[in-house]
Amino acid sequence: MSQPSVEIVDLHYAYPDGHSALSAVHLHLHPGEKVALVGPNGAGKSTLLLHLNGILSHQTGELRICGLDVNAKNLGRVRALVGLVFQSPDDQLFSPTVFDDVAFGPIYQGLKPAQVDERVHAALSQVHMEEYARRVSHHLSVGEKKRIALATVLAMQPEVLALDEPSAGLDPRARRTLIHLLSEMPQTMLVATHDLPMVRELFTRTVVMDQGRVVADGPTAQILRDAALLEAHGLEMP
Ligand SMILES: Nc1ncnc2c1ncn2[C@@H]1O[C@H](COP(=O)(O)OP(=O)(O)OP(=O)(O)O)[C@@H](O)[C@H]1O
Repeated sequence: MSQPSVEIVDLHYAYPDGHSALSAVHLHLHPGEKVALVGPNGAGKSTLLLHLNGILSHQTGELRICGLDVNAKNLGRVRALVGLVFQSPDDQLFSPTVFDDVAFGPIYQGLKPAQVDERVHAALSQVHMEEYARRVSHHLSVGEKKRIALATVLAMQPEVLALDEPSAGLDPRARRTLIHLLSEMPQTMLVATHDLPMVRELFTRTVVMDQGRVVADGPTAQILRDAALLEAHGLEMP
């Protein structure tokens, strides 16, 4: 079998105040796999995603992206491999215009201006926002900002997408557009979400977390059918 895109072995993490947020997390994602990460508030989903590109560093355990250890030495290469989209797009957009926000990563990667242009246009077209290039990022609506935030990471051409609640706050049409967009993307994906209908539609595999641990990992259809499991971990289908 090919090398996993994401390989997490016995990962533990406590925040600086001592709060333990991840305990003995094991997770392997194969290339191209789309996996949903669900669980109640405070389960540790965002904390886990923040580890994938080294924003947070695990205290014990192993974490590899495409075979590369996530550590200080490899941080630049890891960040080129993993596109992390934060829960709040305001944490991702900080440039005067949409173009500048999406160009930031490719410029940082050292690409020439013509290549940067190409990357920006390709990423904006992927999220159907080509005509927004000259708009002011912080004037956009939440749904528009979320699509631009996704474009900022797509412009880096990552192997792995780590998305934190991508459908939260979107109107029905924007949510549907997003689901379609994600279904078309070839990248390996780990997506934290409370949107179980989206999970059912988009992901063949679902991981359930609670209190910093993975409590279930299996085919989505099986997990969403398990009423006792859903009830025990504060999950419910609308
Ligand atoms: N900076 C921090 N310092 C201390 N504890 C933190 C910090 N950030 C998060 N936590 C705690 O870590 C635990 C996991 O939080 P995390 O944000 O990863 O959960 P989550 O599953 O993403 O929740 P949600 O569904 O509400 O987004 C929670 O108990 C939270 O209070």
